Amino acid sequence: MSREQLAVQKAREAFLTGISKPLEYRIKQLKNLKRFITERATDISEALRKDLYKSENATQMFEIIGLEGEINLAVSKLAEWAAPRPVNKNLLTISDDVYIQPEPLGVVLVIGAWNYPIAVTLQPLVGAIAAGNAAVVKPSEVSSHTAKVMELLPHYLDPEMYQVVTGGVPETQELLKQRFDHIFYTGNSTVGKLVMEAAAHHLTPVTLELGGKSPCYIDKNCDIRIACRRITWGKYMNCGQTCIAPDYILCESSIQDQVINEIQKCIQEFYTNDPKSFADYGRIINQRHFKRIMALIEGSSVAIGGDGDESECYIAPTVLRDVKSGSKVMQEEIFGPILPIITVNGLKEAIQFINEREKPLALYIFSSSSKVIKQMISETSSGALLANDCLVHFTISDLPFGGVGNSGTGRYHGKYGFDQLSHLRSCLIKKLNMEGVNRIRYPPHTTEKLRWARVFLLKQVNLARWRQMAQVALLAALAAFVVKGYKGTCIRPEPDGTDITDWFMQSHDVCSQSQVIHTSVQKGACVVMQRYK
Ligand SMILES: NC(=O)c1ccc[n+]([C@@H]2O[C@H](COP(=O)([O-])OP(=O)(O)OC[C@H]3O[C@@H](n4cnc5c(N)ncnc54)[C@H](O)[C@@H]3O)[C@@H](O)[C@H]2O)c1
Ligand SMILES: CCCCCCCCCC=O
Repeated sequence: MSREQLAVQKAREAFLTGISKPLEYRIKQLKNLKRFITERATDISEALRKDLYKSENATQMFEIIGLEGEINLAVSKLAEWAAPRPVNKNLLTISDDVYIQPEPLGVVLVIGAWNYPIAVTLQPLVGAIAAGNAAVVKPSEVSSHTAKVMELLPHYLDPEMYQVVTGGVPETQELLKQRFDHIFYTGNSTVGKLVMEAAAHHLTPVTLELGGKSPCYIDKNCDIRIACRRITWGKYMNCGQTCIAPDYILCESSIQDQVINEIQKCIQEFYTNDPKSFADYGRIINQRHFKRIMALIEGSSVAIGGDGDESECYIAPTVLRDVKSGSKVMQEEIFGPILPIITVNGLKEAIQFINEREKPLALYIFSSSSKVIKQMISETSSGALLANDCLVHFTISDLPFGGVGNSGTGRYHGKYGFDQLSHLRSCLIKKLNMEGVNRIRYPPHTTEKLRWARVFLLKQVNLARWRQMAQVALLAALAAFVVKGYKGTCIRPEPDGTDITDWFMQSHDVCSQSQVIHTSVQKGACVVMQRYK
């Protein structure tokens, strides 16, 4: 039996014991994961410095804080996320318990990427643990020092339930032959397709957190200085090796020079005149990627930077001007510190340019006009859209993080991660009495039964609204009691109401000669008070 097979087998056996069903167990594991990042902070920082030349503070800021926040959130919200979720019912099921019960899937394979190797490997694990799954974690071999630190995880987590398998492509391929209950992959789209293919063999569901070219449109009606500060930060952070980094700029030719000047100023301000010697400017992960990125510059005209040093995997912050859509740099995700500018004739052409390409992971627009922003939102599609900033949506746990089309499938962060790695089981618990109600669905299917079926099945019962109406009626009754001159209250439906409340109320006599003195917010419910004659 291979190491990979053994790891999956162990994880499955541990899962089948049911040990992860109690929430206390999951919370303990989540807290242990937090202990791992706290106690191993120095090892993690050191590894990331070696892998990507990340400074200790940058590691904390862009890898650890987010992960810590996700752990804290899962610990505090787990009871709520894992609880049964009642749903609206129809009349046929009015007396039944109808709810969604999240349940663990089983064994989840988490395949991480190298660019934020802690965040993109351990954040999915937070969702897997919270949802009660066992997991096999496969860190990227490309960030080899960080992968080594990940091998320490079983000293913190339950070593049977959570397995770490290190290795490269052969090891990942061997893992992919095994049967999992979910595969959560982060990396490029080409390998994403291989993962999906392997998963299809076992009908295993997948989450694919992929990448692609994230466009950035700068409207001429905007504060270009501010826009360029935010874009410079988003582009050159981690030396451009960020899945949601702005890949290229679209703007009108009339503002191109100003954009270049402002970016130039920001590069100097953020990274000094000598980014190569500056502690907070990163390095390309390896020489293969160094050569790939440098080759992308060929054929385009360099406005800023353009130089590199292979021995150090250093590439200067670079801007390319008047880039043609057919140029080399526009044929693949750059994933490095090269920022091409493509000129377009306004918003309409920018939208067309974006829509002619794969749906991006992120789409950025800088504009002072809410009309322009709204048009970009309504006429394009992407995993996320940010107006007037870059990257920060990654920090909001209440936003689903993920791509669409070529940039990925599925989503995570916060409750989305929990749901993504849970099975949302539909439950309906009926009692064995009230058999008479069921007659309408049993043969023979008469016209009379069909008429009743329309009522019983098509009318939605919104219990929350019924409760709200009862409260309003109670308050009104209280008011009628206190305010002299009124003799009573009743609830009256609006004539155009369409739901069951209206249907129900229409069979009741409404107060005659009444005066409406209060209308509840919800359609179909208005409280009527009658005046003394
Ligand atoms: N959407 C996101 O959250 C996110 C985050 C980070 C990176 N990314 C994307 O990831 C890409 C960069 O990462 P990468 O793909 O270079 O990372 P990578 O080379 O580390 O590959 C990712 C994982 O796939 C495995 N792998 C590689 N080749 C394989 C093969 N032939 N068969 C099976 N497994 C294989 C690796 O072992 C690794 O664990 C970029 O496109 C980036 O945009 C996306
Ligand atoms: C404060 C902004 C944090 C941004 C972190 C970006 C992580 C991206 C992961 C994909 O590469």
